[in-house]
Parts: sequence; structure tokens; C-alpha cells
Amino acid sequence: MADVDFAGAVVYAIPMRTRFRGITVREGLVFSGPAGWGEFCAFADYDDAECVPWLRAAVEQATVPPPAPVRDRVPVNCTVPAVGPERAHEIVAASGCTTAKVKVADHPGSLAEDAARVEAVRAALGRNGRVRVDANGAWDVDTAITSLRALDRAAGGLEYAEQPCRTLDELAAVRRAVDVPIAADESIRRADDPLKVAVAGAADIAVIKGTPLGGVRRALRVAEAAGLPCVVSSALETSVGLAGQLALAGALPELPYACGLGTLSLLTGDLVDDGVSLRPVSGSLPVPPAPPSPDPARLAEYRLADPARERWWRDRLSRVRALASL
Ligand SMILES: O=C(O)CCC(=O)C1=CC=C[C@@H](O)[C@@H]1C(=O)O
Ligand SMILES: [Mg+2]
Repeated sequence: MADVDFAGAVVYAIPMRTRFRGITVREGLVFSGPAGWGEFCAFADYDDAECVPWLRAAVEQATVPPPAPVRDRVPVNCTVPAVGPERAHEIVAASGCTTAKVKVADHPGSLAEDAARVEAVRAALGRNGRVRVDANGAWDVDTAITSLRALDRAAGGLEYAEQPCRTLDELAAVRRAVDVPIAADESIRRADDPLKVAVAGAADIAVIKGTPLGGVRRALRVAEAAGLPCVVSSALETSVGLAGQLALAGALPELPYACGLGTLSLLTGDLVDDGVSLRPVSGSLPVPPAPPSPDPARLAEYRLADPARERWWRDRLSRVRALASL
């Protein structure tokens, strides 16, 4: 990949507003190529092999123009971390979104807190809003069944539940027992063969994350092969990487649900200028024609300051490039 400026990559660190997925500071790096900027931001706990598709996604974005879109805007959900009910209400009310995704099962025995959060989210959205929950695979089958029945009542009807349990067999068992539709997220990303999800009858909906799936084109193939309605969801990128996810959402033939791409509000800042920052307006985001370029002042503001940590990212980039032959 001689045409990608890996040597000029900038390592960034942006504090999160609230801890999310155990993360309080979002780190990654951005680099430029002939088609624009790409963002490599695999979570720190991922090993090098798991980082390969993340790097492929970033390099694809920097070297290949996005596919032709079939829509110019994408409806998005707001994302509610494991916060108290008052804060949950505020987040939803401030978002302008009519769909909210609520994190649940943050710790064992969280059901009462989860139900209070879900009730507050419903109150903020009103009757016509949609409430979905995400347990990130934390429940066993029995806990999932009990919890989803309770949360379905607390929400006055859930739109769907994302990854209630870890394995496909467990998802299938929960799906048979509850009325709430089941969405597969980690099962799609981490399965050796993502298509198995559909085959196993484990899910009604596929959550497609273009960044960990290796880029827009590969994600489009996964979406087609899954044969399920798809929801495009972010990996907590800045606007640079979010642009690729919007390109993916813009190119999917059908998009029946709001997408999990309103995640910039989970970060305290962005790498691009406010005018091109991908913050939802009235519950939707545009499909940008190309990724926005970082603003030099923002890059300077969020440049990772710790030299040892910066070295860690550069070394990781070198190792993953070697693994991916990029
Ligand atoms: O889907 C959304 O509303 C936002 C994205 C989101 O929830 C996630 C992004 C990145 C990592 C995950 O832990 C998390 C998810 O589980 O879907
Ligand atoms: Mg999820």
C-alpha cells in the first residue's frame, strides 16, 4: 500500500462522556490516501489478528471511493450507556432521535436498574418512539428470557434485543421463548462463518459493523449473505470512520431500522470541523460523498500526548500491516 501515508498517521485520544464498553478514552489513528482519510481504531483489548479487518476497513476508505448510495440520509438511534434513569432521559431528550438503544446487563443483578433506565427512555421518547436493548451477550438463556420479558413490559414493547446471549444456540433458544425480536451483533462479527446466523434461526435482524467486518464492500457481502434485515452500527469511530459506516448504510438495498451511528455524542470531541462533523440532526445523518478530512487544529488538540502510548499504536499498526500484507 505505497499510496497510503502510514508514516504520517496521527494517533489520537478523545475522552468519552461516559464509560462505554469499559472505555473512558477513545484512541486510534488516522491516515490519508488517494481517496481520503481512513481511521484505524481497533479496541485496545483486541489481538493483532482481530485488528486485521479494522485496518482493511481503514485502508479501503483511504484508497477506494465509497459505493454508489441508494439514499442520501440514514435514520439513526441514540445510544444510552448504562447510566441512571435521569441521565438516560436527558440523553434521549437531547438527541432528537425517535429510536433509542439502551445498554443493559452491564453487571450481574442489574435488572432493576435496567428496567428503570428503559422506563425513563420510553418516557422521554413517548408512545411512538422505539426502544431496543443491547446486552452484549452477557446473559445465560434463563436470565435472558426473564430479563427480556421484564424489559419488554418496562418499555411498553421492545423493538428488538441485541445479542442477549453469547452463542448462536443460546440466541436461538431465547428467540423461541420470547416475543421480542432478536438481533445478532457479536455473533456476526466474531463468527468464523457469519452466514451461520441465518442458518441457525438464531436472529431476526443482523447488526452490521463495517469497521470490524473489514470495510464497506465486505460488509455489504455479509449483509447480503445473512439474508436478514440489517442495522448498520458504529464501532465508536470519529467522523472520519463514521463516514464509511454511513457509506455502507447508504448503499444497502433495504434499511428498515434506524442505525446505530449517532455515537459521536458519546465522545467529548471530534477530529473534523463542526461543519462536516457527523452529528445527527433531527434523528438522521447524511451519507457523505467522501470521508471528511481531519481539521489540523482538532488533530493537534486530540493528538495522543503520551510517547509510550503513541509508540504502542505505531508498533501495533506495523504488526497488523505485516499480518494483513498491507
Ligand atoms: O449501536 C449503537 O447504538 C452504537 C454502537 C454500539 O452500541 C457499540 C459500538 C461498539 C462496540 C459495542 O460494544 C457496541 C455494541 O455492542 O453494539
Ligand atoms: Mg451490540
